[in-house]
Amino acid sequence: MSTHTPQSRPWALKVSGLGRIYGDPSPASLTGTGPEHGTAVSPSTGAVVAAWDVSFEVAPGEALGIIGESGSGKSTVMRCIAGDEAATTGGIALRSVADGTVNLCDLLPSARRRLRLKDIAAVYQDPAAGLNLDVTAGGNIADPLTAVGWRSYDGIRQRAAELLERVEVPLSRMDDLVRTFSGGMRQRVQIAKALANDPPVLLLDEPTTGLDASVAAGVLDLLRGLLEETGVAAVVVSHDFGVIDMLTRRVLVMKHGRVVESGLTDQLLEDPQHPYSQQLVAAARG
Ligand SMILES: Nc1ncnc2c1ncn2[C@@H]1O[C@H](COP(=O)(O)OP(=O)(O)OP(=O)(O)O)[C@@H](O)[C@H]1O
Repeated sequence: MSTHTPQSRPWALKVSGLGRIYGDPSPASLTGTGPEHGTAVSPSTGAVVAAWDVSFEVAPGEALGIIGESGSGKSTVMRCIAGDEAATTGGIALRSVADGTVNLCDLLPSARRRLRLKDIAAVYQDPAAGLNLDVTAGGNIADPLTAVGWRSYDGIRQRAAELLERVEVPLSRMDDLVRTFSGGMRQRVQIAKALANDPPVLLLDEPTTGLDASVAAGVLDLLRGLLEETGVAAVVVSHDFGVIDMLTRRVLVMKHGRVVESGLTDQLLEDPQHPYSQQLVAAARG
């Protein structure tokens, strides 16, 4: 039996001092920004300090939440980790890449894109960002498989069927265009595609925002089960404490591009320290 707790287990994803500035990246842009100034926009340069000095580690089998209201910078952090955009500064390392010794920010865009096949997968709020709606569910899932070298038609079909079963999409829909699917079903296919190559790191950006409450509850249930059973290291970005509470063990609270508080999710929900966290928790309690 392993004696490792999630906390003592080596990280699968490590983010250190991550920053992303839109506009002039010089230090002058930082002055006058952040929660204490009530803005992420530099008064002198007009640059947006979307995220600054963000650091965290996520262990295999652990889920970390990032919460904040619209514009707080949480999606920027996620996009930088995913490689969808370049960080201005900081380090991002995956244990699966050279045992964590490479800063992904130093890789060429082509090398960065390759990591999205096996090492790091993302599920977006908008299914169209992660799926081709004019391709069948099976075809969408086949994409990442063929990209890493799967060649057998039967093998790919079998793997796609296995994944669809796992996300509870009826196999009878495997050959239907994703465009014909409901919102909840599209999200399930997006999750199946993300898991196709068993990535060690999974990023979930507002995975249930925009879905009807009952549909969202079903997708959240599915995600919770998958996070528990796959051992993936997950980062969950959401503005909704309900989602963060359901899926994550630890959480970072972001405001105006900075982390204002972090801790165990249940403790932070029970006893938020920063006034902004208190406000978010009060809003979640309705
Ligand atoms: N391409 C861009 N150019 C300029 N500013 C940007 C760009 N993308 C994001 N921003 C700004 O960066 C800040 C953080 O945006 P981000 O999308 O990370 O926020 P968020 O917390 O994820 O909000 P939301 O939930 O609305 O996506 C915002 O002020 C946003 O306007």
